[in-house]
Amino acid sequence: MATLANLIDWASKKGSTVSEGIEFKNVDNEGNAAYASKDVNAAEIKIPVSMALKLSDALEAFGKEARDIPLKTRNINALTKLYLAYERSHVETSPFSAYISSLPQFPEMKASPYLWSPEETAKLKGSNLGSSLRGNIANIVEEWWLVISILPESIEKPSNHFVNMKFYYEQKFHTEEELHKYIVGEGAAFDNWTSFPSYLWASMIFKLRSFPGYLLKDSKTDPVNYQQEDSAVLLPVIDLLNHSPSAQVVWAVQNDQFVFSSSTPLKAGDQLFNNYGQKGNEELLLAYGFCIDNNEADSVALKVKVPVELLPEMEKNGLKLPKISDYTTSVVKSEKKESYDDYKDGLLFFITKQHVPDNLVLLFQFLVKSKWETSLTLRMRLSGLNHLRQAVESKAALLDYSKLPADSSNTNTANTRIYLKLQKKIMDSAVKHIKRMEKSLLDEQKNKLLTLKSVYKRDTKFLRSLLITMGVLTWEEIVEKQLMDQIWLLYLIRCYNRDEYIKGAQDEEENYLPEWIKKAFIKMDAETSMEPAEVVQFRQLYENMIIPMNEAVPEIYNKGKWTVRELIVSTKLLDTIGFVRGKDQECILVEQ
Ligand SMILES: C[S@@+](CC[C@H](N)C(=O)[O-])C[C@H]1O[C@@H](n2cnc3c(N)ncnc32)[C@H](O)[C@@H]1O
Repeated sequence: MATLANLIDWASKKGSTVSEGIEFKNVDNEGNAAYASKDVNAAEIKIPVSMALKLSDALEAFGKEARDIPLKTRNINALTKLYLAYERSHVETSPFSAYISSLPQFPEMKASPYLWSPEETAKLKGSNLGSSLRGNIANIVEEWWLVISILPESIEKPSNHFVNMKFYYEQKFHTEEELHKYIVGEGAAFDNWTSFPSYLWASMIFKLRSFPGYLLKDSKTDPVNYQQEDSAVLLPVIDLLNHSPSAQVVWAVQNDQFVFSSSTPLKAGDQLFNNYGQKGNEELLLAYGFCIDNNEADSVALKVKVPVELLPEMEKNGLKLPKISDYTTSVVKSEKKESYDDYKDGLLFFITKQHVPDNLVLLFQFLVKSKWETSLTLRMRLSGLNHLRQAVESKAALLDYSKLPADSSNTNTANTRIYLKLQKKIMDSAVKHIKRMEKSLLDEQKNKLLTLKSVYKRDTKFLRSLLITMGVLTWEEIVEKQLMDQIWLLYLIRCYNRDEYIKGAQDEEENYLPEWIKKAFIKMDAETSMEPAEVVQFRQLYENMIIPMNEAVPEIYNKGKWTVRELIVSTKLLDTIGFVRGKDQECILVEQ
């Protein structure tokens, strides 16, 4: 009997029922799915809880010596996955024989990037999935290694058990090709149930088909406490349903039966869908091997590394640290409180087409805080936005799907294209969003900002001095010769010396030299202790820049103090009161 028919037959003998008018079919190139054979208003599929493959089955099969294993593993489902691999090794006599025979196998599960060839994974380059794939596999290796290392003696192992364990030490030195070849080849060997590829196969089945274990919490037949976070169960037959993000479905346990119900009305020929939840393309591709074009639930994950010692201060200033529970859809909320240590690999944020999280913006704004700034200042707000925009822009620039043909017959290539294209689109729209935020802040606060262009318009004496000494007159020349920073340094010292130029109302031009810059300069001067190494470092610049000016335009550069010290203070001040933006890397000063 064909595998699907065999499965349905086994399930119905076990007591599962399917609404009239719903049939399971295997359609060429599309796999198994359920369809309506007539108009159906609401559909139901019920399976007895005893039919589910779950931790209690693993505990029963492996015996009481295995009882503590789930608590010692890195993943609560490790033992259940190993049990699935074990049952597959003697599928003919397994209580789940019909089910396991119907499950996809290596190498035909190649839609998931775990089984892609190195040429195919190379196309993911620059994306989150591309950079995390090998790390994801390494995590599964560690999870596998731990669980097989603590298997009790009483469980009989396959003949290759110790060779399998040798793989653990060797895999770290494997090239992508070697690893791929080993996984795909060895994964098809059913009898070798403690091998890594067998465990990976079981892990992929769990990713592809499992349901949250807590759904069975009201069942009487199952003695295991499923409240535990992340525990998972396999529900034969129900897991044949494909995914639609708009399907209206309910999952429940009633009278020791798992009940799937859909309230989406179906016409004859329509497919009956499950709803796997709001999943982005990254998760869909890795777990299920497909992507949804224009997926409304898609997002881009942005991991920001922050020294953990800065986090308490940032939290005090209103930053809300992202919590795992903020972005998982688990019904059972974890009681576990995150500790700062949980963030040592970085803080994870999700941007969508419509939304850039406020806390991500705030984080970037705090990351640019200078020692003068005790709370969120205008400079931090602008500089942070600018840094965030650049971070998103450079991440987007890493993605290139232009060489992947839109009509590729290779579904993996086609899915890569859909994935990358939408990731880029989301990042492009986030950049636009951040630019709008920058623009409105700049417009709203423009009287607090000082650009070099505006200094140029007002301070013609200064402008002329630069023509004489540096040979630049226009803004374009300054940008081209990359003199912006040097000119700002001079200007800050000029502001510091402002009282030397202003002797009366007639010194109109110098009256524009902002008093707040002078005050900030004095404050920075008081806080600056010069290191001898710094003096040596700045000496050259001083001699090349200030000394010639001092002689050529004494009415500016020979009034007040123009020593190496002022040059050093000016440099520190520019970093503290300025921020850089735009493609010209224009430095703008923000009034403190
Ligand atoms: C839980 S299984 C469903 C049963 C599966 N169709 C089979 O043949 O065994 C999930 C798999 O079904 C396929 N699938 C589910 N929903 C899909 C969708 N909306 N578009 C494309 N493939 C889908 C993917 O191959 C996915 O890995």
